[in-house]
Amino acid sequence: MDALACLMTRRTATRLVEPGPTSEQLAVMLTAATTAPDHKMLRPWRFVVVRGEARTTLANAITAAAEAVGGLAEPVIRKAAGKATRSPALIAVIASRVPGSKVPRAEQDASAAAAAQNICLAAHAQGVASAWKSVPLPDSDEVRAVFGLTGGEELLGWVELGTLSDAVPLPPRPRVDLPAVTAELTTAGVLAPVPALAAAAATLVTPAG
Ligand SMILES: Cc1cc2nc3c(=O)[nH]c(=O)nc-3n(C[C@H](O)[C@H](O)[C@H](O)COP(=O)(O)O)c2cc1C
Repeated sequence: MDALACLMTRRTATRLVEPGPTSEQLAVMLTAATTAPDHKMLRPWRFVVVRGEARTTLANAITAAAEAVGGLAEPVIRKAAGKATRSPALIAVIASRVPGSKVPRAEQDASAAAAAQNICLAAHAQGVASAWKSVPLPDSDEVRAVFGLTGGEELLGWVELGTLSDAVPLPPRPRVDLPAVTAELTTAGVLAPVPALAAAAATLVTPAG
């Protein structure tokens, strides 16, 4: 798959089933993550792979976190914990800010987000389906501890990985109104339409439901 095809055809998986990614495929994803643009090369990110039985360890941490909240109904707790085991594997993406750096926190977090996208794209390039999802109870002591988070670190989500189930079709991706979100600055200082957008948009693959 060439790079543009990879970008244009990546979709977020609806349901992920076995087989999960191999160790070699995971290693490629993690390596690709570290090529994210990174102001002053701070490496303001960390990644934690969770798969196999370790998913139950993660689910137990989420359960403990949800119970500690107090007053949550049992099905709510079970649903939150079940997110840890709904895919064969996942990679947690941690914004690991460098304190005292002149690089603003938003830029450091942007690098971590770019790393997460690289994981999704490197998965897709290898035929692995992915879904970037929020982490349940990300600020709880229990969930922070299971990922080894320290003071200035924060979970930006996790990327679930596996094989796309054909049981749940991908929804069509709503079209983006490209002229509404793009412009080109002219010499006269006017924001004008970007040329050739329609032709580029036609290369977007939007699977019909
Ligand atoms: C930080 C982050 C967290 C997300 N969390 C969730 C989530 O918890 N549940 C969900 O359904 N989609 C979540 N999404 C959105 C999906 O990953 C996906 O981008 C969206 O459904 C659009 O699908 P597409 O990637 O196929 O265009 C999240 C996206 C980001 C960037």
